[in-house]
This record gives sequence, structure tokens and C-alpha cells, in this order.
Amino acid sequence: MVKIACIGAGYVGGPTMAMIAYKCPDIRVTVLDISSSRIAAWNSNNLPIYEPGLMEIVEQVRGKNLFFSDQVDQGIQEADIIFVAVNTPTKKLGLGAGRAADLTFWELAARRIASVATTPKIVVEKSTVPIKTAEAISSVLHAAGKTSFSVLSNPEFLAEGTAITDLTMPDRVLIGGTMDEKGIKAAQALASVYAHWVPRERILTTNVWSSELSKLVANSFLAQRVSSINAVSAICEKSGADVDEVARAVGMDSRIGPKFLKASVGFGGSCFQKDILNLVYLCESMGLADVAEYFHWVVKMNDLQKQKFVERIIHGLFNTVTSKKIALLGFAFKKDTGDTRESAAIEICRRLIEEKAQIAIYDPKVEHEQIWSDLSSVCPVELVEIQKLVTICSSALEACSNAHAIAVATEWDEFKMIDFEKVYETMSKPSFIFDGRNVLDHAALRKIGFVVYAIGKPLDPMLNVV
Ligand SMILES: NC(=O)C1=CN([C@@H]2O[C@H](COP(=O)(O)OP(=O)(O)OC[C@H]3O[C@@H](n4cnc5c(N)ncnc54)[C@H](O)[C@@H]3O)[C@@H](O)[C@H]2O)C=CC1
Ligand SMILES: O=C(O)[C@H]1O[C@H](OP(=O)(O)OP(=O)(O)OC[C@H]2O[C@@H](n3ccc(=O)[nH]c3=O)[C@H](O)[C@@H]2O)[C@H](O)[C@@H](O)[C@@H]1O
Repeated sequence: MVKIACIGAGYVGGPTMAMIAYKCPDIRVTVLDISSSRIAAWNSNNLPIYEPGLMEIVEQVRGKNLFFSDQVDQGIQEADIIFVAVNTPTKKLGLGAGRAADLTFWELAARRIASVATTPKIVVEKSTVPIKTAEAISSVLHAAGKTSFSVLSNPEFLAEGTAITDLTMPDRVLIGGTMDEKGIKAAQALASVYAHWVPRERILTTNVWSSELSKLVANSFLAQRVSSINAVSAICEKSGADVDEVARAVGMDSRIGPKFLKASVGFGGSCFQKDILNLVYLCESMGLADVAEYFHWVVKMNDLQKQKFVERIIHGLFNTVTSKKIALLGFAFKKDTGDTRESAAIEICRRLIEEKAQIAIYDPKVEHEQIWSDLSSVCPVELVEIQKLVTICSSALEACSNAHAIAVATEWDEFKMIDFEKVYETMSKPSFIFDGRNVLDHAALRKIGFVVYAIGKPLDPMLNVV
């Protein structure tokens, strides 16, 4: 029986390994993590991440051919193929701070493999890493005498909220390896795992560097589309055009396509910004300053989009939000996840806290502790001070009642079902809605009496002052 281990039981390691175990009953899969509490959660009925459909799959295979363990060394020793899906955040300090990827966790994992493995392994780079990481890891392994080990790049393209569908029917599986006999054999072994359910023509093999670069480029292109449509939303607001109509008309061109053209308060998530900055750093270190600047604008546009949204709220509420109650609907970076990493909601709150607004937050999936931790990390005041201004509510109605304004930061479907007539009765007048996701029925809201701001849509007269 082939044995697979995965170092890193996070948003990627957990779901990808669950899918491999589910689709390959003949393979034994063990997911490893240094965090014992995370492993305990994976072994419980309260998984550490929320992902639609994940629990159902885990329940079918956990204890049969899927195992979660904090015994990292033992897991490494037993496996034939070792995926590494540890976090690779943006460096906070030192050379390349604010741009380069922090590869500390990756290198620690690789060194652990080098020191405890006793039989040949195929090491699979699942985390998103800069080009040449596989080469560096090979050097670490070879220096430890592990010359028979192979290192492959196999970036992950799943999106949170749709991970199970993405893993079940991936657009492609990308495997990068060295073009020598050992590399080709390793790539074939990994391809045969995916071939249990992915059509062969969707399994691409490339050289290692193309594979590593493709992941950064894919995320940069996706984010670039969001920043492009957000840039267009600013033109729409000035001109009276409607961004959804423009996106539809443009997206019907088969060369452009309709996806990733939804204007928003700004993209979030743990990877878009991180991976673009990583690409920017790579370009700069290669002396490609102009290429770096080109990609950097994708992130700068996104920062501006978040700022513009908050400023709309402040200007709309007659240039002061001090002591006004603002209901913030949604805290996750997108719907169907409890993940808040780089969520636009965090920046919105930071600015509103600075203005001393009273914020009432509601999100159906984000843990309260996570919200407090996110706000503490961006506000330069003690948590008790933040808690004087922010409350976390257990329903949208509770958050909205008696508010001066409602701001939508995440496109949760349940927000479309809110009884806005009932909400309106309780709110201060004029009552404002700032729809940062364009998910609400704006015509119906205006009929009730709301002053509505929607991204990239013609402005209500009361808001058309800036
Ligand atoms: N979150 C996502 O949707 C996607 C993430 N990626 C990439 O996948 C990688 C992982 O991302 P996430 O799963 O979101 O991260 P995460 O932070 O959710 O999980 C990483 C896990 O690795 C563990 N870990 C770190 N060092 C370790 C070590 N030496 N030994 C054992 N465990 C260790 C941590 O405790 C943590 O549980 C990143 O490079 C990311 O860019 C790629 C595609 C999608
Ligand atoms: O490397 C990663 O981590 C992953 O990053 C993204 O996945 P994810 O961040 O989970 O979610 P997306 O659906 O891409 O959304 C990212 C952000 O862009 C926003 N977005 C997306 C699409 C759109 O049209 N408009 C828009 O504002 C979303 O609301 C969200 O805040 C990519 O879609 C995945 O392919 C990739 O594997």
C-alpha cells in the first residue's frame, strides 16, 4: 500500500489529503502538524476550518485510510510520498520584509524530513513558494546525504469555500519535476495518485521552475482581474455606467470570459496579496523593476479600493461617524469560509475604530476570538479600548437594529434574506446601506427609504457629493 504523509494540516493540507484518501482507498494518508490542538480538531466533529462538504468526506475516510497526527517524525518515516503544505506568509522582518515569502516553516519541515527519514522519499512542494525553492530543498536533502530523494512542485489551485468542488474536478493538476530519470519517475508516481480521479489530459507535467512560477502567475492574473474591474467601478461611479452591466458585456467576449469580474470592496484571502508581493520581490531581485511595478499596482489598487469604501461611509454620514452605530455584515474574506486572513472587513473596522464609530459586527461563520485577534493586530490600542467601540452580534438583525448605517463586507447569501423593512424601522434616519459586494436588491432598498451606495453603480443624490 502506498503511504502518503502531508506536513501541514491547514486549509490546503486538510482538504487535499481528505480528497486523496476519499478517491484512493488503496492509499494510506496521514496529515501531520506541529499544532496538537489543530490535529485534535481534525480528529473531532468540529473541524478546524469551515468548508462546505468537507465534513462529509472526512467522516467517510477518517480512521480508515485518512489519519491526523502530531507525531510528525513517525509520519515522515512511514511515508513514501511527503507533501509539504505549511504556511508561507509574507516576511515581516529582515531582507525582503513586506514582500518576500517567509520560508522558515518550509525549511524547517524539509530539514525535519532530511534528519528523520530512513528510506527514499518523494517530497512534494504543495505550499506556494518562490521559484527555485524546490532546488533549494533538494540541496538541503542532498547535503544531508539523501541523494535518492526527489523533489516535485505540485501547487494547489483550490479556492476556499469551493475547495471540495475544486478538488473533485480540478481545471488542471500541475506537476513540476526535474527532467532526469529520477525526476520523471517521481512525477509519474505522483500523477498516478491523481489519475485515480482526474482525467490524464488534465494532469500537466512541466519543469520545476515553470510549475512554481505558474502558481504565482495564476494568482496574480486572478487578482489583476479583480483590481481591473474595481478600477472600472470608479469610472462607473463618476460616469453613471453600471459596473455589473459593463462586466457582463465585457465578459461575454469569449477571449475575456465572465469569471472574476465581480467588483467588490477589495479582494482578501491569505494568498492573492502575498503571492503578488512575492512575484514583485522576485522581479525586483531579478532586476525587472518595471515588471515588478506593473504587478505591484494590482495590490495598490486593492488597498485604494478598501480605503475608498470606508471614505464613502464617512463622507456619506455627513463626514462624521463618531459614536454612530455602523452594522458590519460579514467579516470573512469571502462567503462560505470562516477565514478572515486579509479580509477587507479588518481594514474597514480599523478605519472606523480610528473615527470612534460604534461597530456591530455579524458573520455567520467567523469565530468571535478570531475577530478580536484580527482587530487587535491592526489597532494600536488595547483590546479593552476596541471592545468599547465594537460588539460582535449573533444575528444580522441584532447588528442592524438602531444603526445609522449598514455596510456589507462579505457576500453571504443570508444577507439577501434580511427583512430590511423591519430593520429600516429601527434605524436612524436617513438610513444608509453601503453594499461592498453588490449582493442586495438596491431598487427594493431605495423603495423602503434607504440611501444606497453600491460599488460601481450610479450614485444616490445624497452620496454624490464627493
Ligand atoms: N488557503 C488556501 O486556500 C490556499 C493556500 N495555498 C498555499 O498553501 C500553503 C498552506 O496554506 P494554508 O493551508 O492556508 O496554511 P495554514 O496556515 O492554514 O496551515 C499551515 C499549517 O502548517 C503547520 N506547520 C507549519 N510548520 C510546520 C512544521 N514544520 N511541521 C508541521 N506542521 C507545520 C501549521 O501549524 C499550520 O497548521 C501556503 O503556501 C499557501 O500559500 C495554496 C492554495 C490555496
Ligand atoms: O492560492 C490560493 O490561496 C488560492 O487563491 C484564490 O482562492 P481564494 O483566495 O480562496 O478565493 P477567491 O475566490 O479567489 O477570492 C479571493 C478574493 O477575491 C475576491 N473576489 C473574487 C472574484 C471576484 O470577481 N471579485 C472579488 O472581489 C473574493 O471576494 C475574495 O476576497 C484562487 O482563486 C485559488 O485558485 C488559489 O488556489
